[in-house]
Amino acid sequence: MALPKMVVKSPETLLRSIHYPPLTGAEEEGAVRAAAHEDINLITLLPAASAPGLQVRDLKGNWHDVSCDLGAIAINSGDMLKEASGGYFPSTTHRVMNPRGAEAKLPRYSMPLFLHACPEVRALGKTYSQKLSGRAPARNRA
Ligand SMILES: O=C(O)CCC(=O)C(=O)O
Ligand SMILES: [Fe+2]
Repeated sequence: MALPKMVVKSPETLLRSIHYPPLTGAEEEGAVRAAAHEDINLITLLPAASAPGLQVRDLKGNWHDVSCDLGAIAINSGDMLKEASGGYFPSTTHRVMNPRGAEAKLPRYSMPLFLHACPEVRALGKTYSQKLSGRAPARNRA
């Protein structure tokens, strides 16, 4: 099934608006706003956040800042796309770093759109619904 058809009217697709409050100054050394992870869905669209901080890791393990220029959209591949493509598209490891200097006093807002496949989409012999069952409750899923 073509990717655009996989996501039409998917009940799992989620637009999340995230507010990262300004730092208090009491954060532990090395603390981050979001630890390195991969999203479980097909692809995630990340319109430019209000402030920098998002980083993606390349296949050699190097981290790269993601632009937050107005109008930019980053697209992360997720675990389900990795499975559906037999690993051709690895899921993007990403994290959100704590800001430094003057930016530490600013909140950060981001609004990722987590595109999920429709329940009937099959990958590796299982439907998307079967793959999701046993995972975190829907409200915690990304
Ligand atoms: O806030 C961001 O820029 C990314 C958030 C994220 O990776 C997530 O919610 O899964
Ligand atoms: Fe994420």
